[in-house]
Amino acid sequence: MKVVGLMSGTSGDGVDAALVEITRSRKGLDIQTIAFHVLPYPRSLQQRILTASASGSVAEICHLNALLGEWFANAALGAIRTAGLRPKDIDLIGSHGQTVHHLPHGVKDAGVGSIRSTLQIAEPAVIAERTGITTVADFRPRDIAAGGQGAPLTPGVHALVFRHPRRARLVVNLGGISNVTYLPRGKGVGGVSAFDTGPANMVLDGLMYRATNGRVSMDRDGRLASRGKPDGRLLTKLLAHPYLLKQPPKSTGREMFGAPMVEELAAIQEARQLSIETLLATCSRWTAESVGTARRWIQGGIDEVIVGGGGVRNRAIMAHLADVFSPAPVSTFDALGWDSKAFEAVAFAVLAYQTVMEQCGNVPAVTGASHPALLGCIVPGGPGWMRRLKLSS
Ligand SMILES: Nc1ncnc2c1ncn2[C@@H]1O[C@H](COP(=O)(O)OP(=O)(O)OP(=O)(O)O)[C@@H](O)[C@H]1O
Ligand SMILES: CC(=O)N[C@H]1[C@@H]2OC[C@@H](O2)[C@@H](O)[C@@H]1O[C@H](C)C(=O)O
Repeated sequence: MKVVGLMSGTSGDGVDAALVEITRSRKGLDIQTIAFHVLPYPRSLQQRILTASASGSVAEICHLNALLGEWFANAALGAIRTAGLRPKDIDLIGSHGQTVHHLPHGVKDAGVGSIRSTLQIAEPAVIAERTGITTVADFRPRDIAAGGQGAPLTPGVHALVFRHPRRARLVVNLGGISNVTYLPRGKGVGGVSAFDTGPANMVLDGLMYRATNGRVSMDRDGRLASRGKPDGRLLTKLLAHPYLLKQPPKSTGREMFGAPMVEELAAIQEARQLSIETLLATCSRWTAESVGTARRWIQGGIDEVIVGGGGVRNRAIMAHLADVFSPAPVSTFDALGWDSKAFEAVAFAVLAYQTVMEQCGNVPAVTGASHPALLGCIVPGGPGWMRRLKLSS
C-alpha cells in the first residue's frame, strides 16, 4: 500500500507529510519512504494554534479545525507531487492532526469520576474531500476510551523499525515534548516500555519567542545555549518537577510545559538576573537529564541511544545527551537511514495501515490501556473505497 502520513506536533511549526510504501512479508512489515514534504505554517498561524491550544474560543477551534484540514490536505498533495505520483495512485492517508489539548490525567466530573480527554484537529473530512483518498484520523481517543493515556503511539512503530537482535536501544524523540521508547535486545513489541519524559523544544522555543518579542522562535542549532552554562540551583529545582518523578504510564504536553512553564522560568530569570544564554543552557541540560530519567523505569541496560525529532539539530541538547548516557553512544535516526524530522509522519502512515488491516496500533503496556485497540476514525475517500483498499470484494 502507498500511504501518506501527516503530522503536526506540539511545536505547531507546520505539517510533515511522508509518503511511504508498506509491504507485508513473512518477516513483518517493510516500510520504505518514497517522499517527504514539509508545509511550514506562517508564524501568525503557528501563534494562533498555540494560543488556541491554551485558551481558544469554541468559534476559533471550530474554524481552525476546518482551516487546518485544508493545510493537511495540501501537505498530502505536496508529498504526492514530490513523488511524481497522483492522488489516485495513493491508497490511504493517516493523519495525526494537530493536538490542541491533552488531559491524560483526567478531570474530575460529578457523578462519573475522572474523565480523560485529548483533542486533535484538522478535519479529516476536508482531507478526504480534497484528495479523494480514504483518511484515518483521531488515533488517540480510542486508546483513552480503553483506559490509556492516548500517547505515546509511536512506540509500536519504533519496535517495528528499530528493534535489534543484539543491541538494546533507547529511541528518543526530541519534539516539543520528549518521549522515549526502550527496545530490549532481540524482543519485539512485547518487550517495549515507553513514555513522555517531559520538556524538549517547547520550553526553549517559548523562551526564545518571549526574549525576542516574537522575532525568533527557536535557539537555532542550540547556539545560544552552547554559549551559556547551566545554573545549578535552577537545574536542581527543575529536576524536582513532579512530572519527572511520576511513574509511567505517563504523557504530557503544552498544558504543563508550554506557556505556564515559560512564564515561571521568565519570572525566575528576572528575579535572579540570569542571562538568556544561562536559561537556555539550563533548560537544554534539563531536557537531556529528564530523558535520562528513563533509566529509572526500564528493565535492562542501554547499548545505544538513537535520537529523532527536530531537536537533533540542537547541538546543545545532543551534547548533553551524549554526556548523560555516556558510555552508550548517542546517534540519530538519520544515521540509520530514517529522516529524523519525517519519522512521526511515517509512523502515522503505519498506524493508519494497521487500522485498515484490523491490527491494533497502541501498546497497552505503554499507554496503560486495558487492551490492544483498533485506533482511529475512517473517512471514506469516495465510492468504492473498500474495494480500493481490498477490504471487501
Ligand atoms: N536547526 C535547529 N536548531 C534547533 N532546534 C531546531 C532546529 N530545527 C528544528 N528545531 C526544533 O525542532 C522543533 C520541531 O521538532 P518536531 O517537528 O520534531 O516537533 P513536533 O513534532 O512539533 O513535536 P512533538 O514530537 O512533541 O509532537 C522546533 O520547534 C524547533 O524547536
Ligand atoms: C498528545 C500528543 O499529541 N502527544 C504527542 C506529543 O509529542 C511527543 C509526545 O508528546 C508524544 O506523546 C505524542 O506524539 C508522538 C507522535 C506519539 O504519540 O508517539
